[in-house]
Amino acid sequence: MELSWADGSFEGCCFTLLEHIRSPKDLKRLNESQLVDLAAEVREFLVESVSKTGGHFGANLGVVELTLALHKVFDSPRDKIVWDVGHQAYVHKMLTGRMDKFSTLRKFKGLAGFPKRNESPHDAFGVGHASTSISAGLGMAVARDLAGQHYKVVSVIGDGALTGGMAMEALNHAGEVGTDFLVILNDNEMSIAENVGALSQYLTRLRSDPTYSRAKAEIENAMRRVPGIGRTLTRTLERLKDSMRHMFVPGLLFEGFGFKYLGPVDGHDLPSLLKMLEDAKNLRGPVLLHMVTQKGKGYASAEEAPDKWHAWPSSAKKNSPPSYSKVFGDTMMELAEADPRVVAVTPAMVPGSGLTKFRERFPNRIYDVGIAEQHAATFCAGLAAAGRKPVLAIYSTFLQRAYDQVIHDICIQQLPVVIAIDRAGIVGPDGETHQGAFDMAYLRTIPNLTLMMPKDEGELRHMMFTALQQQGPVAVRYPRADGAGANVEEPLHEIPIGKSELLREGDDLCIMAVGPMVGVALQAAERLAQQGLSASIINARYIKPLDKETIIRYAKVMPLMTIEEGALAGGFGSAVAELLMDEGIQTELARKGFPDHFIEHGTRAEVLSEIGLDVDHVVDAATKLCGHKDARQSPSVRAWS
Ligand SMILES: Cc1ncc(C[n+]2csc(CCOP(=O)(O)OP(=O)(O)O)c2C)c(N)n1
Ligand SMILES: CC(=O)[C@@H](O)[C@H](O)COP(=O)(O)O
Ligand SMILES: [Mg+2]
Repeated sequence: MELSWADGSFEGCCFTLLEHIRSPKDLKRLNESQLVDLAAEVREFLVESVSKTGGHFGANLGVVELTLALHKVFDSPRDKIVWDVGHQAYVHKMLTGRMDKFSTLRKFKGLAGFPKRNESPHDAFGVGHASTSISAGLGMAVARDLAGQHYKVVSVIGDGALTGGMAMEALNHAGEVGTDFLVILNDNEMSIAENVGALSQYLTRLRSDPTYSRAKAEIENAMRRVPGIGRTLTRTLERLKDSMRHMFVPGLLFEGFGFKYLGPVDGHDLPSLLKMLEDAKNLRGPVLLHMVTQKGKGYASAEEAPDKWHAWPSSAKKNSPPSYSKVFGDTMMELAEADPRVVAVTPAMVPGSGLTKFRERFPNRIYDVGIAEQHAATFCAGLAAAGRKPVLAIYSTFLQRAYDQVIHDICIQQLPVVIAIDRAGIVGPDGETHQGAFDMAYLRTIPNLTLMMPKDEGELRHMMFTALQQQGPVAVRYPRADGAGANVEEPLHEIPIGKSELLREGDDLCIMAVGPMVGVALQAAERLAQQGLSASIINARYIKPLDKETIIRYAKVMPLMTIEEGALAGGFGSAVAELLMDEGIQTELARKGFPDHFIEHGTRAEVLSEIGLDVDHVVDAATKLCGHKDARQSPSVRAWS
């Protein structure tokens, strides 16, 4: 029987073992050699499937053997398997009864790209952000002990995710708690790009010098056998050993955290993995199994260039970043040419942030700090305090990790840090854990911070220039999207702080739009004009400070609508509503933005439509708003999401 999707079959693929795997129980019936064969079928399925749907790729190929071994040795969902980041959990999903849904991977209303508790009992913990697995796993292990239960808990964390401070906090706590808990470190020397930092170098030494401890034992034994002086020599060796110990003894760092260190083991050698996991399963206390794998294993292009195959390259753009990110990167180079104080800082997202060319051009003025957003923010504060002009390039969703650092280290001290917030708004297939939903709400409340969003890539250039002219902290947010483009020849100029931009005159209503919603508003205005309604369209530009004078002027004479790609609660529309209330201005206000629920995956267009941020919904809301004016209804503030 050929394995096939609802909407098509896999031409010529033969999954004689895989097609019979509907749950881990089916896997447990297979012997070692069948599991090795199954690994080949899983890899073939991944290539066939992800090449069609897109999604994360290299990391999944790297954990095929591990995932098979985990579901062979442990008993999910009774035993808990917790994935870090979760981009490498496709094999786990395949083995836990979701293979026939893979044609819907990361599609609207389809299979999520990350583990989700409400998708399967085998998904012990939802994830998408890095460095959470050890904390979550430890929590489950402690809960188990408190309940007098005895299931196993396994957290799988990559070497990239291990650079996240949260992971260190959890290791520290686990070592103190001392409960039975297995952490598997999947070390492939890669984050999205090559892994960075001293920890990565330490792991490299562990990988390359596992024999140190055996050599030390042999030397000691040989020394002891030397008549007369052997004992003195051994004592000397002991002293020498302790001074060297901190360099080479495998796993000393982890043993320092109270973990038994096992490894490094070959993460693609299924038989030895099975044995190692069986051993580890029966050890008491915290255990760390250091596994060495190859990101992209089994697919030549991905093995050769694992950074380019972190996700399946989208055919249209062949790995180039979205247009706003590209323009950001190009503008950064322009700004760095003009001002030697400008430096770029990114938490492990060089390619995604559009900084690859910047790194080639200015290798000494860019810092990839690893998956360490909190450190990145305060590192920027330190750079600014000492006279540099740091630009923190960070995704909206990951900036959430550094909220206190933005307040405590950057804004209270009014340090001139530019926070370039990429992926602000709907990101699409990455779904709930990655939507850039909250930054306007959580940044708007911080004193001393300026917050702006361009209507297109051209305005982004000028906003970056404007931001770097300021003496205090400025955040510029922009979407994972291709906008109207940029005239890169236009000389950079400052945009007056707190000033919006009138794009279209009309006297029936005023739509104040933020970022790409300006384009939606302009299209809606064309449609409204055909209905005899004339709308003023304003490019808000600034979420903070508000253009109070303009808002008040329009609110006094016509109904207002605000549109933003961000949470309604606390966003730009809320700021406008607060202003009108504070000024005692009675008018109709309709606010459009993200509703009060997490927004699942799909394409940007599908999701924006689903939440009412497309032209049709804006036209409907505007018509309703104007209708209210004719009906002489009492002025009020309404929110239509
Ligand atoms: C807090 C946070 N920052 C950044 C990211 C983006 N990100 C996703 S995967 C990844 C690299 C993860 O490396 P590793 O844990 O070694 O997994 P591998 O892909 O090598 O298997 C990064 C930086 C994220 N998911 N979460
Ligand atoms: C898993 C993860 O967090 C990253 O791989 C993220 O999916 C990258 O997002 P972009 O594709 O928007 O760069
Ligand atoms: Mg890695």
